Amino acid sequence: MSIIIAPSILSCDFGNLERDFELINQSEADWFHVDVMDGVFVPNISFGFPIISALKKVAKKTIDCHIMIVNPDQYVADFAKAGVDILTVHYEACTHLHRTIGAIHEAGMKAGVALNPHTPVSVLENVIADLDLVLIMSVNPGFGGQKFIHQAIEKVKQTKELIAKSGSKAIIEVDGGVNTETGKLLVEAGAQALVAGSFVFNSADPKATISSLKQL
Ligand SMILES: O=C(CO)[C@H](O)[C@H](O)COP(=O)(O)O
Repeated sequence: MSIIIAPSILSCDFGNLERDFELINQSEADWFHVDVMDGVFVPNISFGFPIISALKKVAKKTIDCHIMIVNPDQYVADFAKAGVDILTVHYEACTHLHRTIGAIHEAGMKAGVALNPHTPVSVLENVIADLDLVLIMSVNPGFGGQKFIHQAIEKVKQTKELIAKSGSKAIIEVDGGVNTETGKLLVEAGAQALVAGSFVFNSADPKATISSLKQL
C-alpha cells in the first residue's frame, strides 16, 4: 500500500481557504489533516467547528482531525456533527482514555491517539487493540514549521512492534517537520501516514510537493 499523505490545513492561506481546499482535492493527497488548538493544551489557538463544517461541504477526501485541546470528551459529538472521519485525541489530555476512545467510536468516527515527544509508546499497551490510528508527534504540538525531532523514528519502530504484538489494525501517522528527507526515514521505520504543513504550503508548487511525498 502506498503512503497516506495528509496535508495540514494549518499551513493554508486562511484568506484563500477555498482555493487551498480545492488544491488538496485535486492533488494526490489522501486526507485533509485538521489541527484544532485551544490555547490551553497548547500555546496557540487555531480554528474550530465552522471551518471544519465548511471544509466538509467541499472535501472529496477523508477528514483526519487532530485535537490539541483539554477535555476532548466534551466535544466528541460536535466533531462528528461537523463531519470528521478520524478523530485523534492526545494521550496527555485524557484522564479516561479508554472511555474517550469508546465515545469516538460510538459517535461513528475512527479513533486515534497522539503522543507528545516526551510520552513513551508503552502507555498505549492497554488500548492499542481498540485504536484505528496512532499519531507520533515529531514536534511539540502547537505550531507548524518546527524542527523535526529524530527520536520520533525510534518511536515509530516501537509502535510498529506494539501493533504487531497486539494484532491491532492501527495505522501509524507522524506529524511535525515532515519533508521528503525525514519522510523517507519515517516510512522506512514503518510510518504509514505522513502529515505535512509548511513543507507543502510554503513550496512553489504544493501539488508537486504532495506528489514527491506520495512517492516515498
Ligand atoms: O500538529 C501540528 C502542530 O501541532 C501540525 O500538524 C504540524 O506541526 C505540521 O506542521 P509542519 O509540517 O509545518 O511541521
